[in-house]
Amino acid sequence: MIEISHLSKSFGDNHALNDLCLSVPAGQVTCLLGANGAGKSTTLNLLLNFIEPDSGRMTIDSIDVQLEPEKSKQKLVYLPEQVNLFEEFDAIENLHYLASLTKQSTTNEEIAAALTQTGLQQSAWKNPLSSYSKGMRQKVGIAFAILRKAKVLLLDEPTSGLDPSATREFIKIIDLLAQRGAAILMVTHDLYCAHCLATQIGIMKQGQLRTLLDNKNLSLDDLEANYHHIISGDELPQQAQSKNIKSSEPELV
Ligand SMILES: Nc1ncnc2c1ncn2[C@@H]1O[C@H](COP(=O)(O)OP(=O)(O)OP(=O)(O)O)[C@@H](O)[C@H]1O
Repeated sequence: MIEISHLSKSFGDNHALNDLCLSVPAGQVTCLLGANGAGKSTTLNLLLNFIEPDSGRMTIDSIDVQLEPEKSKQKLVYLPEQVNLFEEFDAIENLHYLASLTKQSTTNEEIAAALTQTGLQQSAWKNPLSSYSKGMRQKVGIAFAILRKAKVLLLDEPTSGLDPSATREFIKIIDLLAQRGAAILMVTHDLYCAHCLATQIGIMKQGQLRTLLDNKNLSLDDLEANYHHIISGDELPQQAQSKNIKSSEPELV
């Protein structure tokens, strides 16, 4: 589980993140939407301890990110938009290498089992990563999350540039990982994917979480209407109004 409490970060005069409170429960996917510059990646960078907050607190599986950064990192796997691995290594070699970095001993059988779960076709396992598509690279990253039994997954725009079949496969795998108990925070511009996967969907603007929608019984049309209402000030149709808003000022549970 991820707990974010009153988190703020500025770059000079730019309030990139302003008093963010968000709880990402285990076994669920939480999505953050928002226009460019809304503060989504800043949120991930803070959770990864790549940058320091000005104020606020974050915990990952009850471990304080600032007080115990290494321990908190052990609980999570981060999948950036472009999964960069060793180009000349194949998938199995890359996974052995990644496991060794985390001082985890991993057998070929465990790697094969993880790759099978991601749906990466076996004929590709021994090909160099340089021949992989974005979707295939992502599967290697997800196999690593499976091997590590990661409690928390941070995903940065995972479906940008994926074709519809690859997106569908991605949704299936992430859904499976959530069912197994991972807390998943996904930053995305893909409303369709957010609607398919998320339990709760946050919409950010100018560093603030403007709404946190309960995705249960929320139609894709209502999600789009809420998104454009917040981002562009479009009028919100009657049926899309507030019925699924968990809280306009989300509080830590
Ligand atoms: N390292 C940095 N130095 C200075 N300003 C930064 C830095 N990182 C982010 N910002 C600024 O903080 C604000 C929030 O940026 P952030 O990258 O979090 O937005 P985002 O919602 O992830 O956008 P996008 O959808 O384009 O990825 C932006 O105004 C951005 O220019």
